[in-house]
Amino acid sequence: MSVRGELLQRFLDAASGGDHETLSLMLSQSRELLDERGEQGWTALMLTARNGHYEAARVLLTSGCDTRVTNRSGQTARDVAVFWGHTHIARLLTGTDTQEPDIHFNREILDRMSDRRSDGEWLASRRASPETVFLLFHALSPLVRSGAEREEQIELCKLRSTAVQELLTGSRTLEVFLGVEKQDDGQPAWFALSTEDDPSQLLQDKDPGSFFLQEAMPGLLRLSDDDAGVVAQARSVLAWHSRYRFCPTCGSDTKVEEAGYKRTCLRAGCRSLQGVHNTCYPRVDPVVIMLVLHPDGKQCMLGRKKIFPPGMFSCLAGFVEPGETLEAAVRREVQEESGVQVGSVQYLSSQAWPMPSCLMIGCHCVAVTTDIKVDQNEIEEARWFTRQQVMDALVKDKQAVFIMPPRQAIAHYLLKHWIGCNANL
Ligand SMILES: NC(=O)c1ccc[n+]([C@@H]2O[C@H](COP(=O)([O-])OP(=O)(O)OC[C@H]3O[C@@H](n4cnc5c(N)ncnc54)[C@H](O)[C@@H]3O)[C@@H](O)[C@H]2O)c1
Ligand SMILES: [Mg+2]
Ligand SMILES: [Mg+2]
Ligand SMILES: [Mg+2]
Ligand SMILES: [Zn+2]
Repeated sequence: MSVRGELLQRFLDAASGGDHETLSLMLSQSRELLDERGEQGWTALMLTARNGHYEAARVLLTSGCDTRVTNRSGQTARDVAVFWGHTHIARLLTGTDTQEPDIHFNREILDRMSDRRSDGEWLASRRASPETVFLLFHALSPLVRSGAEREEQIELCKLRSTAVQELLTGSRTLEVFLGVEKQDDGQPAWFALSTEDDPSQLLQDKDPGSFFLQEAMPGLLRLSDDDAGVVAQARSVLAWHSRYRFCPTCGSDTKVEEAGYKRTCLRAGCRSLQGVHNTCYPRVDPVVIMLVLHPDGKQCMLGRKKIFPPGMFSCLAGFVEPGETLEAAVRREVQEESGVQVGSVQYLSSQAWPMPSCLMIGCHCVAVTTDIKVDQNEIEEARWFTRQQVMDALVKDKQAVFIMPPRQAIAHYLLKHWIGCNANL
């Protein structure tokens, strides 16, 4: 074995054994060991996760190791920690105290403070504060600029009150209070402002280099996880305003209340003014999205819509209908789209999907029949894929027979979770 190979082996052994002092010492001399893989394709972090060594994992993390690296089975160190039941390490690797996966659009950096929505005085003081952040939207698109860290990334333009003065007083601006920052002691408030005015005029001096994002998909997938979470909230509420301008009960004009979270009918005597009416509040559409597992446990079914990029297959999905449980919606949609009958259904995780305002409810379910007959109106093709084929697609192997949905979609997580559930470690 080469000297370098021996050094790496000593480093990986220290990780396996939880020897955090040796890890620190070796890193201070050769930092490049940090994300290196051994012969089995595992990094030091994965080994600490496998064996539950918290302190050793923390040393690697604080040294800046990359938590996204995957082994040959497409598993990150966090997946390994979850599989072996080391939840304290899984939490450390997620960087949060919650156990939910950190999926795009789901991160909440703001405390929504719904109790302040009707406190006009407090809102006015926040609006005037120099710390307050304003996000600008036009036709549901946020004002963004190219990201500082990576070229494909974009970031939200966070404007200050001086930059939006004329918009704040303008009658063509809609304002939504989003919340206050959780992490910052000063708790700066954030507002979304939607303007109907021509963006080219607005952009001239606001923020050089900024632009309104052209297309929500795939544009919004280029935001950082922090920004994406804020946009999920703001865009869904603004989309509701743009679609529900008039009272759904009687068609009269409405006024905006509760800092952008309510629209109240202006016609005295309207039925919507008595009792609680859900038409007055922002709407959310529940959608079930499911990975259908073969009865043999070794394959899963994926389908493709005509609009998907060539080669991409993803989980089946569909809107929950009125008067239906999630389990019934999963069984009905799978039956409609693929002709396959489903038995047990297990809920896993959800994702906000602000196009315009869906809540994706992610499930695994087990098929009881296997013959596929697709609904050609919605699905072009559906197939059973083996675990190995999913792993190849996940690590973008040359032999991969299909392309995974993007990592920002919950479909990607549902597939990854299935791979993580197997004992092939
Ligand atoms: N995040 C992800 O990974 C992911 C993956 C797949 C789909 N999605 C989202 O889920 C949504 C629903 O999936 P689908 O299109 O397969 O659903 P679907 O299978 O129920 O079929 C869509 C059709 O259902 C009808 N429909 C019923 N209720 C509706 C409602 N409330 N709003 C709009 N149309 C309704 C419409 O005719 C529509 O064309 C998609 O629009 C997409 O935005 C997200
Ligand atoms: Mg569907
Ligand atoms: Mg359908
Ligand atoms: Mg449907
Ligand atoms: Zn009305």
